[in-house]
Amino acid sequence: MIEFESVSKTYPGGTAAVSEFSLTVPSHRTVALVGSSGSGKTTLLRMVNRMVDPTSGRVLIDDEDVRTRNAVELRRSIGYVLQQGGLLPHRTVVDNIATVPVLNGTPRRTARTAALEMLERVGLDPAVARRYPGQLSGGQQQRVGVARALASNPNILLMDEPFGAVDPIVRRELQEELLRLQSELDKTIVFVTHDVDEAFRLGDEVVVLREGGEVAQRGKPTEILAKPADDFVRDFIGADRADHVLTTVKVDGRTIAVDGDGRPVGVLSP
Ligand SMILES: Nc1ncnc2c1ncn2[C@@H]1O[C@H](COP(=O)(O)OP(=O)(O)OP(=O)(O)O)[C@@H](O)[C@H]1O
Repeated sequence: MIEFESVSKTYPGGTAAVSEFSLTVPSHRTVALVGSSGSGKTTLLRMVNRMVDPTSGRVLIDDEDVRTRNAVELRRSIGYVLQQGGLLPHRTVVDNIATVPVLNGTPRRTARTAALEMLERVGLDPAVARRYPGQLSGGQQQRVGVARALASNPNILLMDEPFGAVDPIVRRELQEELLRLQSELDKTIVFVTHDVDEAFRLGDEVVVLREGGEVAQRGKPTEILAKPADDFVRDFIGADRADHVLTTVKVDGRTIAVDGDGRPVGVLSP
């Protein structure tokens, strides 16, 4: 369990990125932080692994203040996936994945064998193991980024816009893959995105942030869609957008969902 206890962060230049933010992320759940650029999402995420220390307030992992932990050890015990994969360009895929386990003391050979298994687990052909990150597609790089974050078997996975740099089709595939992995691995995930559809698809709970890291609304995706807290949330989630308002029509005995422009989006199961 991760707890943000009334955390604030003011950067040296004077920017108040986050103020008095509190949130509990239950174990084995995915919480998506969603908000526009500059709403403090990355700052909050980095407080968990101490890449950023709050100006005030505390972050606890399983009741322990992260500030009492050694920052390097803490970071190695938490999986972290970045938008650009954050892979080391001069190391092969297998060595990228094995890096943290080796730093944690796993023998290199064992770490490499485990890395190959992890590659398969994230849906990659082990044949890519010997390639360098620059020889992979964007989607493959992101899969390697996920494999690397999972390699030391962390309880917590922090994901910062991990699928932001790939095209919509690959993005959808990666989202499905993450849902599948999560159903097997049961991690505690904090997922940062500015894409509300992604947040709704992946988050057990979604936190909508406005500027200054202020919570506009939190809840299950269905709750937020059903009852946006205010105009900001309504605008942000696009609840008024034609393509989000669905109606149904009957065609040949089946119920078809159509969007506000009359385009079919799916069939309702009987
Ligand atoms: N190291 C820093 N020094 C000074 N200001 C910073 C620093 N990091 C972030 N900020 C500022 O804090 C605010 C929040 O930034 P943060 O990166 O947390 O937002 P974000 O919601 O993740 O944005 P994005 O979606 O663009 O990544 C912004 O105004 C940003 O300019």
